[in-house]
Amino acid sequence: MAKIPVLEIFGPTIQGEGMVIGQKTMFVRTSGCDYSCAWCDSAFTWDGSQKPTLLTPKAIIEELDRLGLSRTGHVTLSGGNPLLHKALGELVTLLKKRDISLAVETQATFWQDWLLEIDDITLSPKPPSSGMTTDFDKLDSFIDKLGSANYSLKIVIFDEADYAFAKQLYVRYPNVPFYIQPGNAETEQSDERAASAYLLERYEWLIERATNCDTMIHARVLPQLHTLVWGNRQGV
Ligand SMILES: C[S@@+](CC[C@H](N)C(=O)[O-])C[C@H]1O[C@@H](n2cnc3c(N)ncnc32)[C@H](O)[C@@H]1O
Ligand SMILES: Nc1nc2[nH]cc(C(=O)O)c2c(=O)[nH]1
Ligand code: SF4
Ligand SMILES: [Mg+2]
Repeated sequence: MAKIPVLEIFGPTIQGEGMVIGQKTMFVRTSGCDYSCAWCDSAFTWDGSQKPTLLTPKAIIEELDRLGLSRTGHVTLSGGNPLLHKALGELVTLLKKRDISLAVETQATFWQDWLLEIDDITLSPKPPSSGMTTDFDKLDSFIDKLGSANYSLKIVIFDEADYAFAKQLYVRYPNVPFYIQPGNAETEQSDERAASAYLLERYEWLIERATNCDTMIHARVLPQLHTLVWGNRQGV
């Protein structure tokens, strides 16, 4: 079995963002990213500060079982960019055989065929504040390939330029469920209460902005729920 560079495996917790927010889930976070967003809250997956462990899909499942997979029945694959890893396909197949449902978080820059086995796919193209540039042609073909899969768009918003980027996507993909979430510019804040007070303020700002918007009519405005509860803690 091919090995996968894994940065962390954790849970049971709740999915804190997007289309299945509140769902009980386990997380498998792979290492490595083709992006380097200025504000990445998981930069430890790609900046060399934490070292991955190479694990077979079987070893990943053993760890998920030990932590309490049976209490969630759901696994979220995140990173880094989990789509960099072809070998995750074997993990997906094994988990599906056990009737475990799966979600993926990705910026939608790389394709793997195993994506079509995933139950909930979150695509998160990056706004200008990230310093990354979205290739819209590439994104179009990525979305084309998803066909009838269950996917949504989730855009992080820090400022007006990001808001304009989100509107552009909303208009380009009118039939895709659309989520916006406030950006966290204070990922180094270690005081959990201070972090959640700040994040609530950012959430209120985004609600205010979105409710005064006549373009993104059906967009859903969500916070990162886990950060409201646990601040910037890793592994939750
Ligand atoms: C750490 S990323 C990993 C998956 C993938 N690389 C991606 O960006 O979609 C998971 C989610 O966290 C979001 N995110 C990362 N840093 C954030 C921040 N500082 N504030 C709000 N959301 C953030 C990303 O946009 C993405 O939706
Ligand atoms: N609870 C929880 N929900 C999340 N949703 C997306 C996350 C991610 O980092 O991909 C994440 C995370 O790290 N924790
Ligand atoms: S794409 Fe995702 S993991 Fe990669 S740097 Fe950006 S937010 Fe972080
Ligand atoms: Mg996260």
